[in-house]
Amino acid sequence: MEQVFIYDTTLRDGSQAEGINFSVEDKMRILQKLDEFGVHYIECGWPGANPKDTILFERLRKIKTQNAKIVAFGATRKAGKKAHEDKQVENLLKSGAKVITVFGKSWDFHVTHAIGTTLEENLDMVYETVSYLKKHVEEVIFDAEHFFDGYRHNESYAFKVLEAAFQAGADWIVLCDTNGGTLPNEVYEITKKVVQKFPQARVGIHAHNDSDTAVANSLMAVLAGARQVHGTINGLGERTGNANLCSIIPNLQLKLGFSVVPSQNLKKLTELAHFVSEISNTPLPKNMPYVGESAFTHKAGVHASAVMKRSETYEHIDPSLVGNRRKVTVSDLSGRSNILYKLREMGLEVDDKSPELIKLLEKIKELEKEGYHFEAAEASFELLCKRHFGLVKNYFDLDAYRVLIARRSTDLSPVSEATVRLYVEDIKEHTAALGNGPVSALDRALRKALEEFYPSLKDVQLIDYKVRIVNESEGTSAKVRVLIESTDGRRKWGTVGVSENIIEASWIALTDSLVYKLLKDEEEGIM
Ligand SMILES: CC(=O)SCCNC(=O)CCNC(=O)[C@H](O)C(C)(C)COP(=O)(O)OP(=O)(O)OC[C@H]1O[C@@H](n2cnc3c(N)ncnc32)[C@H](O)[C@@H]1OP(=O)(O)O
Ligand SMILES: CC(=O)C(=O)O
Repeated sequence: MEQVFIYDTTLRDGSQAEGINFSVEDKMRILQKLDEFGVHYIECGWPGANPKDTILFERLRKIKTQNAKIVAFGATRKAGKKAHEDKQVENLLKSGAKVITVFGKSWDFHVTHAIGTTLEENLDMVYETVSYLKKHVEEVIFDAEHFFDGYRHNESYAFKVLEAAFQAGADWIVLCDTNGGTLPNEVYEITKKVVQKFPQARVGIHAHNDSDTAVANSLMAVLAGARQVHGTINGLGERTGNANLCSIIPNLQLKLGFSVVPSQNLKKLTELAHFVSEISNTPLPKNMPYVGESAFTHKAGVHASAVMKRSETYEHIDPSLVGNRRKVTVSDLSGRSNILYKLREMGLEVDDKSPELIKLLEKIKELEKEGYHFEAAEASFELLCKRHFGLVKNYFDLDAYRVLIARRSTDLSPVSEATVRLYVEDIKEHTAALGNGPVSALDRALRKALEEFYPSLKDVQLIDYKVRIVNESEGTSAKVRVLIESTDGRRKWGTVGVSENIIEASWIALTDSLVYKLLKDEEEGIM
């Protein structure tokens, strides 16, 4: 299998995405993950351009990577200077990186209008910078900025720029679609011409996603002969982003038959995508191909039914190859198969013709019609199923709850107080608590009543609370759906309640949350 080299620029081009601000520590952590994953090059930043990147390269000098080559990125020398007199070029050498990438202009319009020099001088800038750097480091990569635009406007000049870099000893010539405006067919044709014109050169592709074709463009370039692919994890990058390596890597390896990373490492792709999403504080879209939460989720009944027979019916690959997992959700679009799948996940085997199963499906559809949304509340769904089959015991019986909200003219904010009366077996508990809102008061009063009997409830925290009106047209008498997310430090779970009264909807979601915790503790033998 032929090798394609992956050049990750999450730490450089990825950091050019609006809203991203990696600290030196963030960059070190991402770098370590990328290296473990097995990318071949990691472009870490532009030494000298800002203090953080300078410090980063100082730290990088002290570490040894397992797989990846550390790359410093910068520009060709300024017009009218010698390469060795240019501080920016010197900073690249001072960084200690053994691989240096320099970008140079290959679009004549950029030469005259962005850097304001002559076409000849730009060729010298490219040649001199590459040949100077080549004397000092192991590998020099030349990024031909705006190559595809340059080719369209002045083909012969764009080729002269590549020639200058190649003659100067560049190890790789990388064709950049800097403005992201080129389409896959053009990328293929142009890359093919470059490969034919420079049969001795090693060619790479660096695509941006402005036309939403960066992944396709990168694949087409590889099919045309490019063997180094630049991109970022999750497609982070300036404007609409760079080519997404999380799609490119599995496409090259699983579909086009190239060798990219060891197959056991490919199984860590989903983890890597989520890691970068957390560190960069950019939520990963659920529908992100290969690595998103919904990438292998089946909602429609027809899909779930077929997937349970043969997963290939609605899945383009086995999700485990990229470390993702199959998921089946339950909603009003479900059939028996969705429910059977979920019951199996809970360890319950039920005959697919069982009348109880049909009743459960009808109950779910009825509740969804009333405004329940079980996709977002797996714990309430599990309780519903297990209650249906009589598998959840009565941990407590509610006698009454009451919530008071009062605000006097002298109060800065309203005061909420809740009382709860309930029975645990035959023992009556009557508690009261204050809270900074009615739901928190209710939560505190409920726990006060239960913690004496079930001490593990002390570990439960509510981490998210969302309210949504379900039937907007009814105004204030509309139903509301409350979704609560809870954690006990070991796991997270979601519960849901629906009512015309927001306090009652909250109560349902709240009690489900605590009952779920008790059920799980019991199942695990902790109680
Ligand atoms: C396509 C890409 O994504 S390339 C990478 C872009 N990344 C970044 O710009 C992020 C890091 N950049 C920076 O921190 C700053 O822009 C610096 C430190 C590099 C330069 O800062 P300044 O000296 O203040 O210049 P400024 O940012 O205003 O302008 C960029 C300069 O680079 C020059 N330049 C642009 N491309 C090249 C090139 N290929 N070769 C040489 N010089 C270049 C421009 O002509 C301009 O210089 P000028 O003002 O003398 O015309
Ligand atoms: C070099 C680079 O980032 C680009 O041309 O897009």
